[in-house]
Amino acid sequence: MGDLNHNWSVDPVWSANGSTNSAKRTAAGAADGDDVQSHCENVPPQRVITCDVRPHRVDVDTVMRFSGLSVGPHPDEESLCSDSGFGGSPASLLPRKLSNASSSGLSPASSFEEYEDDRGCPDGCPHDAARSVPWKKPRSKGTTSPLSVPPRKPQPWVQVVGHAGSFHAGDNGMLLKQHTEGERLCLQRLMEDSLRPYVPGYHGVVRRSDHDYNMMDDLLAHFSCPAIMDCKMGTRTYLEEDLAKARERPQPRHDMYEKMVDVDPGAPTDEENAMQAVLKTRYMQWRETLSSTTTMGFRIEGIKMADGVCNTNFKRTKSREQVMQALKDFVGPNARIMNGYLRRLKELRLVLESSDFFRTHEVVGSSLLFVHDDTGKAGVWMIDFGRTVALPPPLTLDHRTPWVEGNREDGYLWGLDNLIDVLSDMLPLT
Ligand SMILES: Nc1ncnc2c1ncn2[C@@H]1O[C@H](COP(=O)(O)OP(=O)(O)OP(=O)(O)O)[C@@H](O)[C@H]1O
Ligand SMILES: O=P(O)(O)O[C@@H]1[C@H](O)[C@H](O)[C@@H](OP(=O)(O)O)[C@H](OP(=O)(O)O)[C@H]1O
Repeated sequence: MGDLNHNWSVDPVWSANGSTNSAKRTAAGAADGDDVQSHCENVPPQRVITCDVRPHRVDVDTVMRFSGLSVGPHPDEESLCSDSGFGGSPASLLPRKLSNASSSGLSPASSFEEYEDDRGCPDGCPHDAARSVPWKKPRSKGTTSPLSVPPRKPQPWVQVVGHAGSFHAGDNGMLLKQHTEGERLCLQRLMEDSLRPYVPGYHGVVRRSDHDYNMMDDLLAHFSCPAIMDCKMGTRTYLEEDLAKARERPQPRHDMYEKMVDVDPGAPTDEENAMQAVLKTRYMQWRETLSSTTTMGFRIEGIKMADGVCNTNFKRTKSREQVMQALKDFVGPNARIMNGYLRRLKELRLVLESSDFFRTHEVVGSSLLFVHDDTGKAGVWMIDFGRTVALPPPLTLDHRTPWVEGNREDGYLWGLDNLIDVLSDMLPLT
């Protein structure tokens, strides 16, 4: 079962069950709904590799018996937000973008459309978020008359941004993310750190269909029709080692060139235009300066509203005013939620400032996941440690000092200071 250590930033404070960078990502892990039973039955017994948090190996039946985890697709497993940003040609985005996930032809995704049509929407909560248009309304779910909807099912898990196909929703509030060893190490260490209440509970590695996954708490599990926002933290979104690799063995990427041109045809240099490719580090730096990453130390990556409307079109959301507007749209007029977020972020900042893990790791590409619902519950957690690496002792970071190559600083806390500042400014507006 999940970690029960989450502290919530709302009144009343309550607890709830509380993440891999895949080497290669495939399509989104949207799953077939009504097929799940038979699919699950077809899943052969699988090995579960646990980390030190649960230092033993068990087979999948054991896991299911004791934790209730289903290692088959979750009936409501979905990945719904799309990159509706300044595009990127569908072809260039195929390996990554959720917008393409449902058309990528992988089996869970391909049955997704059928499932959508069959599924009743619990609580009338629309989960079929827009896939290709900013702030697009979800497709019609048909009537929600109690007489016509099938029995309630658990609400589906929703992936706002990130690599398509990295996740599978599990039962009992669990989420499986494609395993990378770096993220496993971080999550494992975080379970022993003061930051534990601010990250998803981690439950080790689980093997499914020949792939390993890091098993963690689904942070949405205890919300009803949640609104979700992913904010990528820090002033730098690539590792120093990526820079070194790019110098040693440059690997210009056509897909990133295409994504760049889609947003700004004038952005590539003559040389890049000639190659029709850009280096990843160059692309990442360009993304940083286009958005608020460089100027504020964080950027909004995606938002899914409670009504299912989804927006990942924030590549050019840069100025304080633009950021504020997006945050205002996300939080709405509810001061309680805004207060809840602010309180939680301030608590997090205090804990970060004294965390051993944080002091000794370069935290790059990590996000804060904001979740609230109309009951007033609001929570923020750190997610995505796929690009978080331990520093060579005795090096430590303060996460506020500006980055110069070699100092490994990531600007995470500076970004959090700015985020708190912006939200504080907005408080009187709500
Ligand atoms: N523990 C969790 N509970 C609920 N939702 C989660 C959790 N972890 C991730 N998500 C969802 O999945 C999305 C992507 O997560 P994450 O950043 O870990 O993936 P990624 O593929 O590594 O992303 P990136 O492209 O930044 O490397 C988040 O925006 C969020 O919507
Ligand atoms: O948001 P965009 O503009 O689509 O760009 C992606 C984003 O910056 C991701 O963070 C990055 O994954 P990592 O953080 O894991 O490096 C990915 O690299 P990738 O294509 O090499 O996966 C980029 O394509």
